[in-house]
Amino acid sequence: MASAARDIVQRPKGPSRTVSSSLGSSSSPTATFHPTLPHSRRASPKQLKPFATEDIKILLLENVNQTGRDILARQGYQVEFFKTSLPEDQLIEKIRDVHVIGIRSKTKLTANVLQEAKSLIVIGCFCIGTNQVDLDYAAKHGIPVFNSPFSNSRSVAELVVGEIIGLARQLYDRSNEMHKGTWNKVSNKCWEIRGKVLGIIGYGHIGSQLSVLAESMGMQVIFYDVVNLMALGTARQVPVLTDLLRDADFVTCHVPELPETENMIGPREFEQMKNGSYLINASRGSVVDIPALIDAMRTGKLAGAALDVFPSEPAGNGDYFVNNLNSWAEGLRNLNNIILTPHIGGSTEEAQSAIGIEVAESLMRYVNEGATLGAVNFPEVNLRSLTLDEPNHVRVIYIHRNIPGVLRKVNAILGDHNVDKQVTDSRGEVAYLMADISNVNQSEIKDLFESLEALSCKFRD
Ligand SMILES: NC(=O)C1=CN([C@@H]2O[C@H](COP(=O)(O)OP(=O)(O)OC[C@H]3O[C@@H](n4cnc5c(N)ncnc54)[C@H](O)[C@@H]3O)[C@@H](O)[C@H]2O)C=CC1
Ligand SMILES: O=C(O)CCC(=O)C(=O)O
Repeated sequence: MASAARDIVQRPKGPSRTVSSSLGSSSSPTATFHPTLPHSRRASPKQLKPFATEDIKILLLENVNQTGRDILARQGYQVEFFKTSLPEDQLIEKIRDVHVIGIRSKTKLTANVLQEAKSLIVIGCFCIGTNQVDLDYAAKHGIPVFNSPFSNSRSVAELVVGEIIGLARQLYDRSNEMHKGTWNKVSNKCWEIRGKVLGIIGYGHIGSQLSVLAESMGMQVIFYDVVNLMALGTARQVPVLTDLLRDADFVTCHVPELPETENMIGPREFEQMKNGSYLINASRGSVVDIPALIDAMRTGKLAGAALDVFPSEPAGNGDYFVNNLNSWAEGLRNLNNIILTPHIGGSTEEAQSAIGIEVAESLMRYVNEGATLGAVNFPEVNLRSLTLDEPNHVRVIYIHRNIPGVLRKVNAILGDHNVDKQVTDSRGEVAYLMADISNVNQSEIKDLFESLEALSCKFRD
């Protein structure tokens, strides 16, 4: 029975992006969908594969971790992997015929690129930030975007802890001198961090994790955030950024890239900071005005800085941190007590392995079952997995414009069948309906598909 249902939904032309293309049924059981439930307590979930698995083409860029590559390859998808990001022209060529793309922070999925992605059904950001994707464009074209919201937060927080101590002790200057053969034992302007004030801008996953670590080392923590948040330990939220800049010995930025956070730390903010304080930025390169930072370092206003992120970052590793990339790169490199790292905040084995699993599983669940839980730009919808005990069931996924009257039309089509479960949600202009229907045969599924395709409120042709 299950194989009959499977035959119904195999579509030889491969996946289309239209909503009802996600009509699907099972091909094989999987144990990965509900990893927290003991296997013996549930029936084997039926994997809903609307397409022949091997028809799904996945492009993974930027050295996505092996854990993620393995999960996707085990599904039987065609996975193409690149260690680096791709220049826009090559990206456009590649993205034209893939159904899934996995990226990290460097690949820009702009409207210009996405409009060429005629077969794309889902995007995975194997990182926290999703500012590199035009989320609105993707949503309005029926493409959910998944990320990993906190798997690398701890790694970033630990890097910042290391940088606080490194800056306070001028560690990297001393080490560089030793590498050149110079013994330069100094204590002038080298400090303990105990009792110093850490000012955290953005008290989200990373900022709050850092807060706990910093307090455990004897620092006093203040933070500024646009949202009122519970302070951890004895940390204290300050009402305005200027309070934080005035009081902090170390200022560290952990805000997302947004229009409001662009050049959030510029000449005026440096002026407001304590003399001899330190600035750390491991958020996004757009948050700090770097020429202004160079000035603040040269005048001695700042005693040190650590930058992990830059307005322009190269697609891959190599000798790229030069003025061609960012016009002030050389000026920055020549400063003392400045730690420059190539966007490695989240680059640990632990973080990358966890992100690989998390995002690959989100992609797999979307492709196989239509689940959008965790999507950053889409309504979040899920139904429990169909199981192998439920043959002749079909799952209908309908992504449509959030306009009045659509559900009436959709339900008029579904209403002739035995709808076991149905859920719908909307987010902005996008609405998402998922329904499981039982006792359907191949020709009924075909009719369902065609009737839904004929409605004018679907997103994509
Ligand atoms: N260097 C690296 O490798 C990494 C960098 N990141 C960057 O760090 C950023 C922060 O990450 P999370 O802590 O996970 O994000 P999050 O979303 O958990 O926290 C961000 C916090 O910033 C606050 N915020 C937003 N706009 C603000 C503003 N104008 N002023 C003050 N606060 C504001 C939010 O209310 C929120 O509490 C990410 O968006 C990403 O760009 C994230 C991971 C790794
Ligand atoms: O290393 C990466 O993949 C990017 C890390 C990052 O900036 C993020 O997770 O937002």
